[in-house]
Amino acid sequence: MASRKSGSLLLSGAKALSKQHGFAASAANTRSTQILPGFASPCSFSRYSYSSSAEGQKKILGVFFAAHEYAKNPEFLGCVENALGIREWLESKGHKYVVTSDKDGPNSELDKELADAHILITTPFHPAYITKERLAKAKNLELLVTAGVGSDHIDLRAAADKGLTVSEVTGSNVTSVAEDEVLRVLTLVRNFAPGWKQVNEGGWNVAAVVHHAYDLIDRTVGTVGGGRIGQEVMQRLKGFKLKEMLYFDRHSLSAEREKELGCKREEDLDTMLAKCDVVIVNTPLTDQTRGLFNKERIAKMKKGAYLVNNARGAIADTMAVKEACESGQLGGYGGDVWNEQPAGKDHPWRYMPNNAMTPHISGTTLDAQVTISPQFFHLNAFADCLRFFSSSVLGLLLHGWIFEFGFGF
Ligand SMILES: NC(=O)c1ccc[n+]([C@@H]2O[C@H](COP(=O)([O-])OP(=O)(O)OC[C@H]3O[C@@H](n4cnc5c(N)ncnc54)[C@H](O)[C@@H]3O)[C@@H](O)[C@H]2O)c1
Repeated sequence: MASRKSGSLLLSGAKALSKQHGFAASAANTRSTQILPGFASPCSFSRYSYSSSAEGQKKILGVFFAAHEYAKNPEFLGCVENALGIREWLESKGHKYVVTSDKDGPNSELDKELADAHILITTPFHPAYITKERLAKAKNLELLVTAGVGSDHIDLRAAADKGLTVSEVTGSNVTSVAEDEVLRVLTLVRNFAPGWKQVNEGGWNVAAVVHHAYDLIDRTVGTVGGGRIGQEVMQRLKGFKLKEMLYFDRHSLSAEREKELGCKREEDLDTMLAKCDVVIVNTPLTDQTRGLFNKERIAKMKKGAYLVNNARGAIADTMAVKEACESGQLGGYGGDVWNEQPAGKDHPWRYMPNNAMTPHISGTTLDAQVTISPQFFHLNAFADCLRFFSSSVLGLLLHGWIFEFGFGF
């Protein structure tokens, strides 16, 4: 299928594109979030340069998974073979672009190439764990770009301590993730997976499916995190005529936005959980959210409620989720993110009852691969973004804050 977004949006100018999609820079400490409203013009100071008037060649290292035979599809940008679709552009600017899928172990290509790379591009789908030790060996590193949303695979504190900029393509694949969350909610509530498995295995047993199948209408759904994905999913669930659509977030949405989405904010997480038939997790993985869904918190949920987590696996405690699925405290658990990726063959979430688990796929559809790629931006606008970040954010990052930027080109 032709990509919905690639054609017209790639041809559009940066001004139009950046209204929806911008780069966000992250640093380690999550105690506060500062939203800096639109920077109309990039800062003139330039420490790094990527435009045609480049100050020098940069070495850019990309880490993506290998797609092998599937890479034949030219729309499949997010793999090592197609290198995010930015090779031609980077090389035309005189930069050296090296890509690898080999990221683990002491002698990985990543370790070898990182030693003199200036920019590192990674994705959450094939997470290259950028530790303090790795950063210490990366003598030339200036910028780490996450092609996607969620940079928890990077030691953000260590990056901030080194004065490095970490940026991500905020808002890029949020629609893809929200659509997938609706899919997972329905998969669990309708008990779809066992029926699908039955027919694939030649079976036919209606009772074995419907004894645990419900409708979503008149149920209460809550999202933990009412940011970009949280709002996209609430917008989509509105059509299901829910009893209540709730959200828990540090920030309130405006009254107009709440009305538009048909949602209500809960001040207290546990109070919300006790009301929900379905809970969806849509927060980043931070010190505050790691292990948030542990045994005690899951016990505060309605018995038999469903939990969907496409945010990050480590937000839920692995064994607590497994045991809750086995005991029936959870009606089911679904998601595409795991506390370790790839998940080990013996990971309990692969085999626990009533799971709707997959590999990390929700944010990397072919459509999403266009939006997470810097190619999505007008090329020179991307260059400006990089130059802008490398200059103006750096000092602020040292304070250990998280920044989100809406670019107003
Ligand atoms: N599975 C995938 O393919 C995929 C793709 C994209 C994003 N994600 C994950 O989804 C997360 C959310 O993405 P987004 O674009 O909606 O981000 P976002 O920044 O727009 O929204 C996150 C929301 O969580 C809230 N939040 C953060 N910490 C909180 C806390 N401790 N308590 C309450 N609220 C808190 C923030 O205030 C914000 O509103 C990402 O950080 C990433 O981990 C997964």
